[in-house]
Amino acid sequence: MRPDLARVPGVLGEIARRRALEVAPYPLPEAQAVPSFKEALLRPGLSVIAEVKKQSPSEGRIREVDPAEAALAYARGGARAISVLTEPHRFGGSLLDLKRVREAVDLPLLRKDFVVDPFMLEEARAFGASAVLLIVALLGELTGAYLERARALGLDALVEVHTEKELEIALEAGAEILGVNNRDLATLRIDLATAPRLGRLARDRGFEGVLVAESGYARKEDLRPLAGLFDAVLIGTSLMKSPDLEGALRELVG
Ligand SMILES: O=C(O)c1ccccc1NCC(=O)[C@H](O)[C@H](O)COP(=O)(O)O
Repeated sequence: MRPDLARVPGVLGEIARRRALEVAPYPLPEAQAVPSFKEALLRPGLSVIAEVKKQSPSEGRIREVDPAEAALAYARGGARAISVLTEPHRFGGSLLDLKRVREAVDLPLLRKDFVVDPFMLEEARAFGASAVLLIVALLGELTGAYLERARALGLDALVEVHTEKELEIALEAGAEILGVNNRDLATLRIDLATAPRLGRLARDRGFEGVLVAESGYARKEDLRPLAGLFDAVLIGTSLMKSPDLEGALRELVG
C-alpha cells in the first residue's frame, strides 16, 4: 500500500521518494499510552501546535536546538500540542528527537514527516506520537486507507490539504482533523489566504471536525482571519527563530 510518488512534483516529490527508499521494517519498542491530540486541539480558543524545526527546504538552517528543551519551553508558553519533525535530510529531525520530546513533556505529539509507507505509522506510535501527518498531495486516493490504518493503531491523523481538489479527497476519506497548509509544498510559496479560503469551503461542505491552519504565521495579526473558523494553528519557523521560545509563543497567542 504505497502511493505512486512519481507523480508528485517539486521538493515534496524529492523528499518523499527518498523517504520511501529508506523504509525498512524492524522490531519496534512496545507503544505506551499517549494523550489525545484531537481533544487537546478542541479546548476553547485557538490552540497552538508548536513545532520543533531545526531546518527546512525554504529556510535552510533555522536553529540548533535540543528538542526536549524546546518542547519544555513550548509547554511553559502554552502550547496545546507539539509537532516534531522526524525527516533527517531536509529538516534535520529524527525519531530520537520524537522520543526525547515524549520523555520531556506530557503534551500530545505530532510526528511530522512524509508518510509514504504504513510502517511509518507504527514507528510513530512506538516512539510516542499521538498523531501523524497525512499529506493528501502524497497519498492521493490512498489517504482513506492510511487514515484507517492510523486509527487502528490508536493514532489521530492530521490530514493536510493545499488545494480544493485535495480538500475533496480529504473529506471523502473521512478526515476528522483537517490541516490547511498555506505553503504550496511543490513551490514552497506561502499564501496566508489559503487557510481561511479552504477552511470556509470545508465548513460549507459540512466538515464538523477539527480545523488546523498551517505554515507562515509570524505575527499576532496573522492569526486574526482564523478566529471563529479554525480550532488550531501550527507554527514552526517564526517561533524557532526567536531566542526566547516560551516568550515568543506567549506573545503570539496571549
Ligand atoms: O517548511 C518547509 O520549507 C517545507 C518544505 C517542504 C515541505 C514541507 C515543509 N514544511 C512543513 C510544514 O508544513 C511546516 O513545517 C509547518 O506547517 C510549520 O510551518 P512554519 O511555521 O512556516 O515553519
